[in-house]
Amino acid sequence: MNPLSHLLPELEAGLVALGLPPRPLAGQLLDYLVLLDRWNRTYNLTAVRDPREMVAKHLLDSLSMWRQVRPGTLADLGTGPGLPGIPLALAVPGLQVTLVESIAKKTRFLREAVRKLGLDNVRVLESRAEAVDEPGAFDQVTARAMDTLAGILAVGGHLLAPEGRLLAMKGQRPDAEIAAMPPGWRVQALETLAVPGLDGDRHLVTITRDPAKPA
Ligand SMILES: C[S@@+](CC[C@H](N)C(=O)[O-])C[C@H]1O[C@@H](n2cnc3c(N)ncnc32)[C@H](O)[C@@H]1O
Repeated sequence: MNPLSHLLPELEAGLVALGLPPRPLAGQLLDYLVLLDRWNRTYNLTAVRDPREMVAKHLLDSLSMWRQVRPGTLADLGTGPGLPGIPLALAVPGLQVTLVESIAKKTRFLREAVRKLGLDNVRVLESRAEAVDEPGAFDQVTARAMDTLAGILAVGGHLLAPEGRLLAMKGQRPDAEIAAMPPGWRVQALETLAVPGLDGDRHLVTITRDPAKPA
């Protein structure tokens, strides 16, 4: 029995509100949460300490972007404890996820989570994003709470396939960050996302290469 099973009703309701089928996804996400909670006590992987808070702030927040994620390859840069990469790998069929994280204690947790949860579609790279030597290998790149848009593009733009998309989650509407983006990139979409259980909107920016203004 999962020690966090009392959180199941709230998590299932949140998944339904996001348009995701709750089973078996909610159980898999709770298995991940148990591991994260356990490791967090020793390794300080996330500042959110309370598993109940993690349901909305980490799981549902990560999954609020799921409709924009397509089957194919995805690199999650600065993934920390696997966010949003692990929830997306569980929720989106046909997705191959590469978790990129430079801090060793975090990648130790990620390898353990991949092994314990049997995540065949997830691999872990202990590396700085800018040092990942796989140019153009990814259909999608995600980054949550990692850097400014310009910063993400500087360290991870090379990873995107020619038609690839960067999906960046932001708390505040990132108008100033968009204005500061380097040439060669354009905003394809800026969407407002509601996260069940969280006040305030989140923003998802989709960025592609700009063929009219190559870098
Ligand atoms: C604030 S945490 C966010 C973690 C996770 N994405 C989340 O939403 O909870 C930022 C993470 O990005 C990692 N990071 C920052 N710059 C990086 C880079 N250039 N390459 C790889 N990891 C990076 C840090 O080590 C840290 O774990």
